[in-house]
This record gives sequence, structure tokens and C-alpha cells, in this order.
Amino acid sequence: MQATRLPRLHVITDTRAGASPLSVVAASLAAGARLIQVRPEDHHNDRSAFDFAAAVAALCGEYGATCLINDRVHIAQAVGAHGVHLGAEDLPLDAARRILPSDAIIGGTCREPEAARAARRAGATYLGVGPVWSTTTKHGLPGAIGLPGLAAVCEAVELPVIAIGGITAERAAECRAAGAHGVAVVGAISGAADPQGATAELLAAVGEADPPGLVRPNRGDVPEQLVGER
Ligand SMILES: Cc1ncc(COP(=O)(O)OP(=O)(O)O)c(N)n1
Ligand SMILES: Cc1ncsc1CCOP(=O)(O)O
Ligand SMILES: [Mg+2]
Repeated sequence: MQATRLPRLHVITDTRAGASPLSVVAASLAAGARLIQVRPEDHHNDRSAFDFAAAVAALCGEYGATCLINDRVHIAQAVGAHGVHLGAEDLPLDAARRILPSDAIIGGTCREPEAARAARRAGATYLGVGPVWSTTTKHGLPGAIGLPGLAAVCEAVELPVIAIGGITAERAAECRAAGAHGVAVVGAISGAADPQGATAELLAAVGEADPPGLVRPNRGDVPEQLVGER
């Protein structure tokens, strides 16, 4: 199986009231996004989270894009997603590694070098690191670690680092310069007047711009196994 690099732009769904998550996902995929993380807010029950995840996974399948599920490992299994993203209050990384297929992508949240090394030992494929900048998208987060904090984690482990928290296109380029493999965003796309244009701008900022024009669905294509390469 040929190895494919982990996408540099992780588009995270926004299921807060007023958002239109599925149409934003469709716009991002049309702009060339190669990875969607499904993140139903905690108040969504499993049934509505499953229905939403199944719809996103189907859309990702049409574009040959990777679909990850935040927090809910059983829903990743149920919809046949490519993997999960897990944080401190979720199933431990090593437990998820034991129950998911061996080629599953498992992302782990961390904000400092020691936690990054522990996540690598536990079987993480990549690290979600932040918040790099403050954000209004999630409440109760610890303080922002800034670019120096991001760089410290990038230096500590070989795993691809995905920066998160307050990311804009300009900041995405700064994160890459600090050593991050890529970035994850919610508000920069879901809150944009033109989510497709915002996605294109972010893709260009992380160096993954497709040739101009719409990306067309390639029904039936499945992404090959992803490897942890910077
Ligand atoms: C790529 C990426 N990085 C970090 C997170 C945050 O995960 P977590 O700390 O578990 O918080 P919630 O997203 O579950 O509220 C993420 N989702 N993605
Ligand atoms: C879930 C999460 N974890 C750390 S920051 C964050 C939210 C990021 O959202 P935004 O891209 O809108 O700042
Ligand atoms: Mg979580």
C-alpha cells in the first residue's frame, strides 16, 4: 500500500446553534480540503451525532477525503471513519489503539513536550496542539501556548503536529514556520462569509493549494493509509 501524507488542513465541523455544518463541509471539500474532523458538541446525543457523522463520512467518501471523529470512538467504528481525535477527557489513546483497526488514524491533544512524548508512546498518529491562540469556539480551555509553546512540542516528537486554537490563514503559515505539520480550524471556516474561499486560503497558507477550480467528487476512491511524516 502506498503511503500518503497526513493532510495539513484539518477542517473541524461546527455544530453550534446557527451554523450550517454539512453545507460548510461540502464547501470545504469542494475547495480541496482532504480531511474533515466531525465534532458534535457534547449536548448532541449519540443518535444525532451518528446521523451527522454518517452524512459527513459519505461526503468525504465522494471526495476521497479522510474522515475523523472527535471523542466518540464507537461512532467512528459505526460509520467506518478513518480514525478519531481524543483528548484528556476521552478514551485513552492506547485503549482506542487496541480496539480500532491497525491502520486507524488516532490524534491526541497535548500542549507540552512531556504529554506529547506520552501520546506518542500510547500510539498516537498525530498530535493536536493548542490552543496556540485564544479562541471563543470552546470554553474552559487553558491559556494559549503561543508559537513558542507550539515549537517546543514540535521539537519534542517526530509525530506530525496539528496546531489548533484561533488559527487564521496568516497564523497557519506562522504555525508551519514554527514546525507544525498543519493546522485545525473551526471558526476560520464555519464563521466565514465564504467557507469555500476561506478553505482555499487556508490550504494555500499550509502549502496544499490545489490547482484553481472546483475539486470534483471522485466517487469510490478511498484514501490510502496515512503515515506520520512531516
Ligand atoms: C486537531 C485537534 N486538536 C485538538 C482538539 C481538541 O480535542 P479535545 O482536547 O479532546 O477537546 P474537544 O475537541 O473534544 O472539545 C481537536 N478536537 N482536534
Ligand atoms: C476544540 C479546541 N481545542 C482547542 S482550541 C479548540 C477550538 C478551535 O476553534 P477555532 O479554530 O475556532 O479557534
Ligand atoms: Mg475530546
